[in-house]
Amino acid sequence: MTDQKEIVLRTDSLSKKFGALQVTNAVRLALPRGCRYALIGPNGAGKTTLINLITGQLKPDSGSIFLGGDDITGKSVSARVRAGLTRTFQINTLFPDLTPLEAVTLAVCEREGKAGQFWQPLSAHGAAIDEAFETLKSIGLAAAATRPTRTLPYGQQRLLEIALALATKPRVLLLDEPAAGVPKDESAALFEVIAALPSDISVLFIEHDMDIVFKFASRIIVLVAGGVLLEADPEEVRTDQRVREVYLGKGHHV
Ligand SMILES: Nc1ncnc2c1ncn2[C@@H]1O[C@H](COP(=O)(O)OP(=O)(O)OP(=O)(O)O)[C@@H](O)[C@H]1O
Repeated sequence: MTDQKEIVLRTDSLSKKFGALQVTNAVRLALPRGCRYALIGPNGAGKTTLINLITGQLKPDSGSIFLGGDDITGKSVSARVRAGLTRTFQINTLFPDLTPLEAVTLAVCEREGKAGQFWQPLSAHGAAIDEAFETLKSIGLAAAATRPTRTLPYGQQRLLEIALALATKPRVLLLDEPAAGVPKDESAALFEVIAALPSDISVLFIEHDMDIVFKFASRIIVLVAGGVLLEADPEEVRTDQRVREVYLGKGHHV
């Protein structure tokens, strides 16, 4: 059904080489508003590279990226974030001594161009603090809001990464293995949170655990050797012979 919706992010013939290695090969994808898409593929298929091209961390050799109707191919990472395209921050960029409430408040202030005014009395940041708390609450982190981040269980630290990304008010959220390092029995809970994010946010996530992918993705993009092998509904991906061959003998179960 989501496919009837407005396309928020689109790439057209996106290509990238590292030396002689074609890591992204004419990738064309379209994310509808509110989607929950998974990007899967064997190790080295080019999944992270594709995310890095979309966010602007890497420059494509050719092709284009559109956010809404705007061509953002030449835009900086920060300009893309301001336009509503963001990814989760890696764990080592969290501030271990800040509380989630302080960190998300800072992110809200940053979005509003007020991060340099933190010397002002707390009362001057009331709206930012309220928004930060509401964001934490919405993803189940209210009880952890005032504890130092370094004392939080790993699963909650990964949720904080999502809260920090939400503070940028994304239209598109790219999640590169959001449950990496989280015990298997906790990763489903983390994906429940991702599934329940506001319905106008489009989500593309990379995930290796096929049980999680089939449970939470509305549609799956299969990347092989830098190119899209198949984009389809979970059931079609599960039964596709080519996908089975790609994963066969690699320890994955599709
Ligand atoms: N900066 C780089 N310079 C040269 N080669 C690179 C660079 N980054 C990635 N590669 C190579 O590009 C290919 C794709 O890497 P990428 O990390 O995008 O794959 P992936 O699908 O995300 O893999 P994984 O599932 O293992 O994380 C790999 O062969 C990798 O070794």
